[in-house]
Amino acid sequence: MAFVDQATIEVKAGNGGDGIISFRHEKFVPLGGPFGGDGGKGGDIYFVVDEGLRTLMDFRYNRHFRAKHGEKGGTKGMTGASANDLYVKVPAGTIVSNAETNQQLADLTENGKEFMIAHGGRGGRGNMRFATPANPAPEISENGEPGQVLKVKLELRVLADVGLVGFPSAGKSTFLSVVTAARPKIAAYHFTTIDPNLGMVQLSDGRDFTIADLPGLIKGASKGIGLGFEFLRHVERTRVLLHMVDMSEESGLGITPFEAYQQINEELTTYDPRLLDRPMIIVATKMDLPSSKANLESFKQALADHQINQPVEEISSVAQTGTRVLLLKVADLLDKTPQVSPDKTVSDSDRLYEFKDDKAMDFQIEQDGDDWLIVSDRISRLAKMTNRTTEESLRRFARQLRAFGVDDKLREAGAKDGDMVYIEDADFAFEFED
Ligand SMILES: Nc1nc2c(ncn2[C@@H]2O[C@H](COP(=O)(O)OP(=O)(O)OP(=O)(O)O)[C@@H](O)[C@H]2O)c(=O)[nH]1
Repeated sequence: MAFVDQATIEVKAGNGGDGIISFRHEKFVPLGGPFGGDGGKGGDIYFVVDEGLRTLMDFRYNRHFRAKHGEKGGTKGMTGASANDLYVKVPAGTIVSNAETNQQLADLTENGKEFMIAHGGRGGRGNMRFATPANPAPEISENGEPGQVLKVKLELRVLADVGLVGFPSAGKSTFLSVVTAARPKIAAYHFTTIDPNLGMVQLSDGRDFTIADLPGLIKGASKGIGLGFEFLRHVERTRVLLHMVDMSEESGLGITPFEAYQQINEELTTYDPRLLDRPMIIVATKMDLPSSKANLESFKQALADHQINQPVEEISSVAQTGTRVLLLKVADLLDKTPQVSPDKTVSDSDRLYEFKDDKAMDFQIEQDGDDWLIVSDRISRLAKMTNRTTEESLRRFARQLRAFGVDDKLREAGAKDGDMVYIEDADFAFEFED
């Protein structure tokens, strides 16, 4: 049984700053040397694991993350300032994948772990860097490299902090719906769940925790019969157990509340004796019903007779009494109970995958009458990095295209002088000249 929380977000790393064209202005020197500095680097975007987070709920409102751009270069050869990197907090256990290809990129489990999800662009070079003996005063500079843009899917197997155990009809799901619906902000939040019985409780003091109704506990569960086994695996990972015991006579179980309590404990022990060491609060349910008071007295007596001194809380989900006190006690208990580490069988260590940056030079050419379209990530990036305000920079770009074989390929495909050539995704066009 896994509760899966999901969010799809967009990350945009910062663009590099533009390099600039500038020349030395010295008295009595008619044409000084090139003096334009490089642009600064754009900010990278990182995910960082923060164990204080428990869900992906924050990503409901906040779906766009963008790092700042690098600053453009200055005169006197000054490099522009690089932008700060952006850190996006994610809960432990977050699995990151590319939302378009579904390729898994990272599985982040360890607190404090950082993972770069989008690279900021490098700064464009200023004209100082293009000076050569043959061309000592170039009017060439580069724009900053665009930062990576990526749609990212985040997935989290939400572990319940608190598990509800008890006989069928003990009042588990009613309790869960009452305490998690009490705050509309929370009720509106739906986990994408395989099993929907997970709720988030948020107290007015800011503390929050997840509660799972763990249904399906049946006799023989510990031997792997039916749903029970899955259920118990989940129980293993909850930090606090609430043992719900129906105190009314309407339960129709034909056994006393104490016997019901013992049976559930036996099931838990058979599965794993350590489960009984888990902090547990006994919750006497349905206390609004007439016979409940007397039954509770006998129940408490039976506990005393067996030297069991677990705390007992009385609630009625229907009358909504005792529930708030119970939640506060649960929160206190959670504060004192260490986090159960994420399921080690799922991932022993963080698996990090290289983000594949498509630097391949290959390109496609598409024809539409006298118009041609060049489709290539690499070429559109180069076009974006070309300073279009000077002839010389444009000529440099033309040389780069030729070096890639773009001219040859266009000619082979039948392009004629005067045809228009467009570069996809770069807002750039030029006339073909053979
Ligand atoms: N009077 C009264 N009835 C309650 C209360 N809580 C639950 N019930 C009733 O008890 C019955 C069983 O409650 P559920 O919440 O479905 O019990 P459950 O433990 O989730 O049961 P399973 O889903 O079978 O595991 C329902 O008819 C509820 O309306 C309560 O506080 N007072």
